[in-house]
Amino acid sequence: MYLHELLPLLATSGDDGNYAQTETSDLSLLQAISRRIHYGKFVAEDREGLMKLSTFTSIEEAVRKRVEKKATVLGQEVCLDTEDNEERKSDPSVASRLYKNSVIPLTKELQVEYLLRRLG
Ligand SMILES: C=C(O[C@@H]1C=C(C(=O)O)C=C[C@H]1O)C(=O)O
Repeated sequence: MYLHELLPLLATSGDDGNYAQTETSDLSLLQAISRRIHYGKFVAEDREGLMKLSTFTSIEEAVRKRVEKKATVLGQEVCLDTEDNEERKSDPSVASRLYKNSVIPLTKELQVEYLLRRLG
């Protein structure tokens, strides 16, 4: 990136013999670029920031609704001799609450921990 992309933007090609000066400039530029790139680590260390980036409220809402609907359908009692299938094996809102209070928050927590370990 430095040699083929950045340098041609900053210098004209050729040999002016100033090798020591060139080397010093290269070094300080590369160090500045490296510092700038590593600032990303501080962003990644911010647990709260990562948690915000991992949160899509509208998708979470849709996931919870889908879970509730699935639990409603799959929780129906199936009876051959009666029309009445309103009776439930379990309360569908329990599954949805489980997702809201545990499954989704834990999914995000795990994701943040994973990113902190990968980037740290
Ligand atoms: C962590 C993620 O996203 C968050 C977690 C979701 C979930 O657990 O269903 C849904 C939406 C996001 O707020 C992900 O998609 O991996």
